[in-house]
Amino acid sequence: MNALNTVEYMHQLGAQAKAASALMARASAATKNKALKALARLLRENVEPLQIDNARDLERAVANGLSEPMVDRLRLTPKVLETCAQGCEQLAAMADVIGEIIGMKQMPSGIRVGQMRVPIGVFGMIYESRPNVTIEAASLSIKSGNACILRGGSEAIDSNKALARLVAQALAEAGLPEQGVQLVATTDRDAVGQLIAMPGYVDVIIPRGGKGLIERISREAKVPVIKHLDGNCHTYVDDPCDIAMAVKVADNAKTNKYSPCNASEGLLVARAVAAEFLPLIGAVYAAKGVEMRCDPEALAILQSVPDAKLAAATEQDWSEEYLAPIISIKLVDGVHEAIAHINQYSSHHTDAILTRDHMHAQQFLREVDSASVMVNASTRFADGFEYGLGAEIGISTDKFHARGPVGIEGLTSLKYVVLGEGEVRS
Ligand SMILES: NC(=O)C1=CN([C@@H]2O[C@H](COP(=O)(O)OP(=O)(O)OC[C@H]3O[C@@H](n4cnc5c(N)ncnc54)[C@H](OP(=O)(O)O)[C@@H]3O)[C@@H](O)[C@H]2O)C=CC1
Ligand SMILES: N[C@@H](CCC(=O)OP(=O)(O)O)C(=O)O
Repeated sequence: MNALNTVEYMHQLGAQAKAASALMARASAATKNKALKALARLLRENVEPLQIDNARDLERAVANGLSEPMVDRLRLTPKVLETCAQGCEQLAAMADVIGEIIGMKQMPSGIRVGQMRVPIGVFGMIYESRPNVTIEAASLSIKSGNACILRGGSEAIDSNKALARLVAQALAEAGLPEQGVQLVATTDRDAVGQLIAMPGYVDVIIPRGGKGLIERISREAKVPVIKHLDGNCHTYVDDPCDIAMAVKVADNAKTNKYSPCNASEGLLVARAVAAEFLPLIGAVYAAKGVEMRCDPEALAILQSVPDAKLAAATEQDWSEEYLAPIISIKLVDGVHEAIAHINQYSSHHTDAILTRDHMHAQQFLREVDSASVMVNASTRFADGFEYGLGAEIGISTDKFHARGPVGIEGLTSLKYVVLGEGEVRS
């Protein structure tokens, strides 16, 4: 930031991003792919130095008492870096959608009307302390011909600065402006306040985080926002269902990883299958140290499970996103009550039904008001890479422009193109 104050610094980033966005937008597919391949190579060449920078973040995080799932998401292991590199290569291998024209139709007047896919321009993104997101956002920004300003979580500042240097190097190698992807190199939250209030420079803000972040964005943003918010996701075990499959999926949905927004925080169980299903999943959760916050009926059934960590659920539990080895459990009459509970308490991110009943599955898909609704699958699948998008900016919990995992198309818009041969309107 040198001698600039936060306002001046953010305006400088904004002006640079705006200037870079014009060059990013007209870059050829080959140039953008060259930058992505260079970034993949640089990530592989810099595994050790990146881990040294990451170690500083990790030391601070542990000293500050960050929980294990949060420390885990901060870690840049060789495997995480390799996944990032592969992600860049996969994006490079994908077709370039920028400039494609769709739906061209001949009108009675003689003009032809279609739509061209174009970059949004400049997006600002605020996200959690997960440094691999810096690479996912940067690579998607490059491929989609946008410029971006990235503000990662403060715990990841050293890792993000190191990654941003590699992104700048990759852009320069490809002949693209280094300011095409910029990191906010301060943890001062005033910078966030500025980023969300620069309509002259920033076209859209993508906040990826919890309730505190969104409250501020909703209050202060002066540019359009695509919200990527918390995940109070549910798994509903229906009657009838394949009990063995339900145990496997409900286990994965909760315990595969605790920190992601797509982990299930609530387990709803049809009363008719509870006596059979709950002791089985209860034993799995007990073995993994997952605390179960239960309604009275579920609590009564689970008392028999050895070593189960049980507690009575409060009203607050139904709305809670734990991001931890805790799950709320409630019995319901059936699919109607499950849907009503989910629509009342879910954060409209991702919810799943485990069922053998086709009609129940269809009803769930139609009536649950969430960005992803799933049948017989783990909520952990709500992810851009898993959905075939190559990478993801995050999971939009908004209904406009982009909903669910956001990839390249979510960072573009369609403008009308009209082709004529001198026609005039009568
Ligand atoms: N829908 C999605 O795609 C995703 C959603 N999430 C959600 O993110 C949350 C977990 O991450 P967590 O780190 O706890 O999220 P936070 O909301 O605490 O932090 C996310 C980012 O927002 C910043 N931030 C938070 N509050 C403010 C504020 N008032 N003013 C300015 N900046 C702010 C943080 O900065 P600082 O570092 O300074 O705190 C950080 O950069 C969960 O709710 C999870 O579901 C996570 C990943 C994906
Ligand atoms: N789509 C991502 C979700 C990432 C996510 O939620 O991250 P975080 O909240 O930082 O653990 C995945 O499943 O990997």
